[in-house]
Amino acid sequence: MEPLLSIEELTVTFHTPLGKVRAVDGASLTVQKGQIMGLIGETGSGKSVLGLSIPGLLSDTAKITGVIRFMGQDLLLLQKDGLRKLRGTKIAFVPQNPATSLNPVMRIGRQIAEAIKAPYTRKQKRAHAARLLAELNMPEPWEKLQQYPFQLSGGMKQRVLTAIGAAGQPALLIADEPTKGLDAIVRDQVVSLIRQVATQTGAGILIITHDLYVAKSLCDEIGVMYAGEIVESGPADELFAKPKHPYTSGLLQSMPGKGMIPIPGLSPSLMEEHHGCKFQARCSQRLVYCDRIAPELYTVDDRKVRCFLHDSGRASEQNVQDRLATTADV
Ligand SMILES: Nc1ncnc2c1ncn2[C@@H]1O[C@H](COP(=O)(O)OP(=O)(O)OP(=O)(O)O)[C@@H](O)[C@H]1O
Ligand code: NI
Repeated sequence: MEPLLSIEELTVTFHTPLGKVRAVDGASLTVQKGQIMGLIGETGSGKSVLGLSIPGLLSDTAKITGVIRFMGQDLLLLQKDGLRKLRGTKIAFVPQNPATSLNPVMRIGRQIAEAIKAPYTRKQKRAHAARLLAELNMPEPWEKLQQYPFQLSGGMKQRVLTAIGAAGQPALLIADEPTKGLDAIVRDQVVSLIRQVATQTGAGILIITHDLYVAKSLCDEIGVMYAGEIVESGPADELFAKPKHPYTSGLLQSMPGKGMIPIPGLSPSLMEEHHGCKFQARCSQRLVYCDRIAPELYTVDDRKVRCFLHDSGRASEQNVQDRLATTADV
């Protein structure tokens, strides 16, 4: 069956006064109907840019190449109004910043009701909006419908955004940090609403999160981003139990339950050309040629890993010599 969303070799480059910034670099991923995919990775790794590229929400300074195929359509070939139509119907994007994403002069109830496409009466839409807020653990949901964004806390606004995303029953829901700034109880409510959206409506869901607990408890599949690349992907339970890429291992060790040990060093510049693996400078398992040759994405069982440690042919000495020889003049 064709996936709901399939992204192939996506590259996003921003042209800035200081030079080109390659925020996403050859990323590929798929999301099936009813599946929840999580994107994790350090700050600046390109998660939001990847998410924003799908519904066409990047600024005009972004140059995008690759393929974004959604329900049989190549989104990069669609014109602006075609994308706008999709955003109002089949794709919902829950943005990262609740403070600037809600309309400050429109009541909460109306903002949620406008996203509901079912042929409900006004009264039914309000009831549905209140129910969504109640499911997100919002205190006094009916009263909240009457209020304006400035009357709500940051965490409440975050939940309103999630409610707006779920209200339209989209085929694809993309949520950027939907649990940011929420306490554990509210976070679990948001997680359970998102799961409900996937199981009840069959929507495919892409969640961008820093919260590895959310990624682990909510997602079916995980993509790990590093410096614009997806360095590892696969089923969430397997990836969390046995990370394959050294970067994934490092990232998981920074989880609160695992000692919170940060990975030493910094991410590489997105403005420079890279010949080798982008993680090699920070990698404790670096091989002699990792700074010169970029690893491909190797398939190991149902996982994909961009690391020579998972290249079945790497052990041969001849292979190493061949690799070094072909890059001698780089
Ligand atoms: N409009 C833009 N112009 C230039 N560079 C940009 C633009 N938008 C994003 N970037 C750069 O692209 C890179 C990736 O940013 P992105 O916001 O996708 O990271 P992220 O993984 O979502 O990080 P965080 O977890 O902090 O949200 C960053 O280096 C950022 O500075
Ligand atoms: Ni982001």
